[in-house]
Amino acid sequence: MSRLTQLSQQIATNTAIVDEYTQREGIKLGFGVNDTAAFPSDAPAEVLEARRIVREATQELNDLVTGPAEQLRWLACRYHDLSSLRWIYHFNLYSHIPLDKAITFEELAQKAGVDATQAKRILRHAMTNNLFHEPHPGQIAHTASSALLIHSRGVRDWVGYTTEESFRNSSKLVEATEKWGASDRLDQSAYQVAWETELPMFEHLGKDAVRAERFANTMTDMTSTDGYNIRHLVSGFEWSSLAEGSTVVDVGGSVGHACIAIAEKARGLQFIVQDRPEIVPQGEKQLEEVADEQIRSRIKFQAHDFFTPQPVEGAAVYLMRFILHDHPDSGAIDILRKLVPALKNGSRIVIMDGVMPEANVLPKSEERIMRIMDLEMMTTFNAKERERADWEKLYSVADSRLKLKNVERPVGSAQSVMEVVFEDEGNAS
Ligand SMILES: C[S@@+](CC[C@H](N)C(=O)[O-])C[C@H]1O[C@@H](n2cnc3c(N)ncnc32)[C@H](O)[C@@H]1O
Repeated sequence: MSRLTQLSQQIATNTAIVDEYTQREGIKLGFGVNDTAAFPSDAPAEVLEARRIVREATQELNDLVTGPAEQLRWLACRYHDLSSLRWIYHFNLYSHIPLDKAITFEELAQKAGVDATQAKRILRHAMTNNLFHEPHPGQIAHTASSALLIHSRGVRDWVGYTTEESFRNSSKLVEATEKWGASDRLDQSAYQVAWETELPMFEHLGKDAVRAERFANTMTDMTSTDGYNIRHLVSGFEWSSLAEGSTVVDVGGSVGHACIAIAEKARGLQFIVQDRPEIVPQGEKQLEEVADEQIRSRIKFQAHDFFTPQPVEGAAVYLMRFILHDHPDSGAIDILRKLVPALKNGSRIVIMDGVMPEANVLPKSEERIMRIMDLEMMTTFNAKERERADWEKLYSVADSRLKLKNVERPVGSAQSVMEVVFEDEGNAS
């Protein structure tokens, strides 16, 4: 049987499983303006697996029938997908198109203050990605994806951050390598070239409240994606095994989205979310919007620079999600060492970050997300997604009393939960 036939059969079999499930559950998968619901992340495992196979097999089939030269040529033109999306975001085109009816390109251009012909060309390109559609010639309307730019602050900020910032950084990777080689300094990455600054990314970002807020919202939105869903953190560690009243310190916890999710399940724990001073008020404001008082009352925010000594001593768990991967080894070791004096024998650090596999171990769609994150770390921080041996070395070099006890990658997660225990027998209480 040819590979094409194999793939087409896989697609037919697995699409039937997805279709049966979505029909049974009354879930509509479509491009219509109201079809914005995400595929349920809590669908049965066999349905999620079938969906993964369909996504991977359709991609492979498409590449195969396209052929290598044609595939490569058009791969090399994908920057236009990002630049047109950026234009749409930057000039707020989406916000001037009503959700319930189509308007002409001229009306849209007038409202947005842009040129009608240019807007039409950009939007007609975007339509080839199922973003907006033209129900009647010369009229523009929303599809599900473009409607999300209105409905979802998180998706909008994600698109804003990636197209206005990450895209810009990644386009300077070659220049950064030419300038500094394979530097591992936080202030010698593509980010510094792109923004013409000597400051590391977070220091530079912190000077602009709008950009800092957009980044924090992107991080929150990421917790809704398949690979980085916050449920993987909630299920990846036995939070309920901690004693009633125990404190969890979320170091670099942004606006508190991880603690809110854990607090929903583990209702006896207290939380301190630490972050840079400009993030703390944003987190406090967002916490006020959490309806459940039992959750709100257990979460506090604290401004803390994790390059300075940890002020909360003896907490049951210090959580670091998406922190150490932002830092080259020297910085990651420094962050851990600033934490160690606050630890007591048996204290735990729960680190949630990618643990890079060898190539071809994971399903391609899962590996791809991890490789994207690895390059994101390279361009923004000269940091990386570490392999297991890198993590073990990092902990032992930071402090020989830090022992990696458990590494768990929840099914479908692009990150692993690493449990590091501080073993200081000499000072056991
Ligand atoms: C990649 S985000 C991860 C946020 C959150 N832990 C999560 O899982 O989504 C990194 C966080 O570290 C914070 N951060 C950066 N430098 C910091 C520093 N020196 N001290 C404390 N927090 C810092 C950023 O503001 C940001 O919220």
